[in-house]
Amino acid sequence: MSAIICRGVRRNFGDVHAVDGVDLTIDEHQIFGLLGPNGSGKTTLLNQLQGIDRPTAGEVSVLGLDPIRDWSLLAPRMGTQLQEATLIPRLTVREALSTFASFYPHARDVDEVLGELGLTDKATSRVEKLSGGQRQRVFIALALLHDPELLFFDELTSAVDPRARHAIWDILRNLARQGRTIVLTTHSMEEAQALCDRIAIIDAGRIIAEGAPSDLIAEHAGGSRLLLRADGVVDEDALLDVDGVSSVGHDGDHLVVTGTGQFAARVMADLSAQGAVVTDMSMQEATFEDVFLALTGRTMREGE
Ligand SMILES: Nc1ncnc2c1ncn2[C@@H]1O[C@H](COP(=O)(O)OP(=O)(O)OP(=O)(O)O)[C@@H](O)[C@H]1O
Repeated sequence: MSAIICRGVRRNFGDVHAVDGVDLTIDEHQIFGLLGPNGSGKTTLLNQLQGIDRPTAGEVSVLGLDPIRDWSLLAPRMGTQLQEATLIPRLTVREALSTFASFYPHARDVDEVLGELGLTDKATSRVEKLSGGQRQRVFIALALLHDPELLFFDELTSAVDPRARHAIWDILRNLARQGRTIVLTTHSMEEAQALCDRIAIIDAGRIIAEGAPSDLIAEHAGGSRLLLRADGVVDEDALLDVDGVSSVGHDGDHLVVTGTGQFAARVMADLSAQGAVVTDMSMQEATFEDVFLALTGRTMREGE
């Protein structure tokens, strides 16, 4: 069943089309990622789904309800990531959770939630003393206190180190296995690829691709990527016509060509025919980075 349906959702801020006509269906019991560069509209769209902000146009249905009109019915069923400022630094972790638990008529047992998040040994630590990863786990714990079926997280792991990030991924996978639906924003390709069941790639307020990560890679990025540097003028449009090539773009000072089969040898031959001298080359398996490159002609880091 669908947890979320968006039809023609738009959100304008003056002349800025932050969300520019989004149609989207998110099924239950999965981890769904909104992936896109800074400023692409992820947070604005997430705010429409949570009933925090009203769309300029279009319709949003969450668990069959309207997130603004039916907010009082939806709030007990949705878990939202609180802002950093809502945590009082001098409270202990258990005190912070108990405080928020007291707002709910049927809150879960705080120690049970602490255990689920691997925070039992931090229960008496002050929030201000926690590491970035532990703090994010407290935010997940706070969102779980009323046992919601749908969870929203905005850039949950962007400021934590890789180990803590992997621990958080395990927690989110576990929450999805319990039958919860998780919608998150990220600008990490790695996170999208490793964690999400399905992804919508957002660019300039529009969804430019949607699907399972492996399907998106197969569909848009082919099998491999060829990275190279070349002296001389390269006719990139001509490379796009080479048999097996799916995209041509740039990553820093490298030219990146993705494709399938024996495309690399043919690209090298084409470059040679163009008179370009290849000074450096390597081959890699295609990643999500290549999906974005294939769809937009640029890397997600460009312009950030
Ligand atoms: N309240 C607002 N008033 C005016 N413009 C806004 C407002 N909120 C967002 N925007 C603009 O809308 C666009 C999308 O912003 P949004 O924060 O949704 O992007 P994002 O993909 O979440 O970016 P980031 O990854 O940096 O958080 C940006 O151009 C932003 O400047």
